[in-house]
Amino acid sequence: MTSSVESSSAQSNSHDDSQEGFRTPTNLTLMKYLQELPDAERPPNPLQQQYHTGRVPNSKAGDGKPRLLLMGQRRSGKSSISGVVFHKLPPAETLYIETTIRVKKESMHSFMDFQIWDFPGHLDYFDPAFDVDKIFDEIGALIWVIDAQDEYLDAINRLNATILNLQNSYPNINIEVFVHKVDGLSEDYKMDTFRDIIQRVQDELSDAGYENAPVSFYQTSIYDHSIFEAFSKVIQKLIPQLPTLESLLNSLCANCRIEKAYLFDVLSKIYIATDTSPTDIGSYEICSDYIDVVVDIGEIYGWERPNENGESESEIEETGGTDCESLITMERKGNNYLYLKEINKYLALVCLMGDDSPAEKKALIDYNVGVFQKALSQVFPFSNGTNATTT
Ligand SMILES: Nc1nc2c(ncn2[C@@H]2O[C@H](COP(=O)(O)OP(=O)(O)OP(=O)(O)O)[C@@H](O)[C@H]2O)c(=O)[nH]1
Repeated sequence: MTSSVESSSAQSNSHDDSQEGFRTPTNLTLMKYLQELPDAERPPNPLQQQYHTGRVPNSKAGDGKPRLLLMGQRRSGKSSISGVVFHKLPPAETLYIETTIRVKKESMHSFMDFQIWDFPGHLDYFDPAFDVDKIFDEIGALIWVIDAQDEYLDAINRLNATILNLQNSYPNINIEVFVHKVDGLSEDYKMDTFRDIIQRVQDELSDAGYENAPVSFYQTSIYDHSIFEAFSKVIQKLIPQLPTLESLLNSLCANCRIEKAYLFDVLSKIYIATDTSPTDIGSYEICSDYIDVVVDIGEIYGWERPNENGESESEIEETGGTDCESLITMERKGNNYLYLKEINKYLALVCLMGDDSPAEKKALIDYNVGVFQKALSQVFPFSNGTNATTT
């Protein structure tokens, strides 16, 4: 924005120069440079947006839809995770999920399009009958689910075999290990199991000559928010603009004295970015529960939103703003406040305000959130689907 303003004023100056006859070679070069400046900002062949791990992309097909593969032993909880996170399945109902027999592929259309592939536990992916390239091409992350309540040595062996098999052809795949079902374990046993699994995986991989494998570990359960937190971190690695989003949130927090700000995908309650101050699961839980409240109220009192380009003029007049907005101020224990604003049909900004009531400085917050929203639309290409649905 700024540079185009500068360049247009520079162009008018150069016009004045030519009228006054100061067409020296230096002036001509400068004029040419300034005239070409606006084009220089837009590459002639804009690259198709690619979501990848931030390292070398594995993409060959290049359809820009990263894949999340859910793998692991039978009954480790893969289908339950997918159901709870992406289909709002109540955790208790996962007891009735039947064993997966075929690979289940689902496309998620949200702030970014991606696919979830749920693999049956018994499948040997490296059997010659399977086209390995088809499975691991375009992969965003491989999520390996280990049942922490069960005997896990076999699971670790299979995980390591998979990592070693993939090492040559796909060395940049992010391997995310969910040490799952930790809800049933005591605090001590949970930590011991977690450490033991990390140690075994790392030792076996380095014994096999693979040092510094890109493996991350998370403790998860579908019965609390840990599965959403873990998924948030997995998804964040697929967003190349993450550092920009974080610094935008940082400056929003600094300008409005916000304690913690999350940018949520409303549908899945995955947060796609937060400011860089320390995160604790407690504040994530509050914000995510708050989204549930707003979504429920929105279902009763909501209205048809104007689209992203601000079209549908009558809607705008009716609601008095160009953005679809849902703004609630709520007091929680300890005199802290929460602020939520819908950024678009997929994303919502949720802020923990500390002790300052946002009602007293609403104008300041609204202004800064408006700036944030504009900056976000420039750095983050939102998908234009009509509905945030899963298929
Ligand atoms: N306690 C506890 N149980 C869970 C959790 N997640 C899943 N389960 C249970 O684990 C069982 C197996 O879950 P599934 O989702 O069917 O497992 P799967 O990995 O898809 O199994 P396959 O389809 O056979 O590969 C179900 O009874 C779930 O209720 C969890 O976080 N904690």
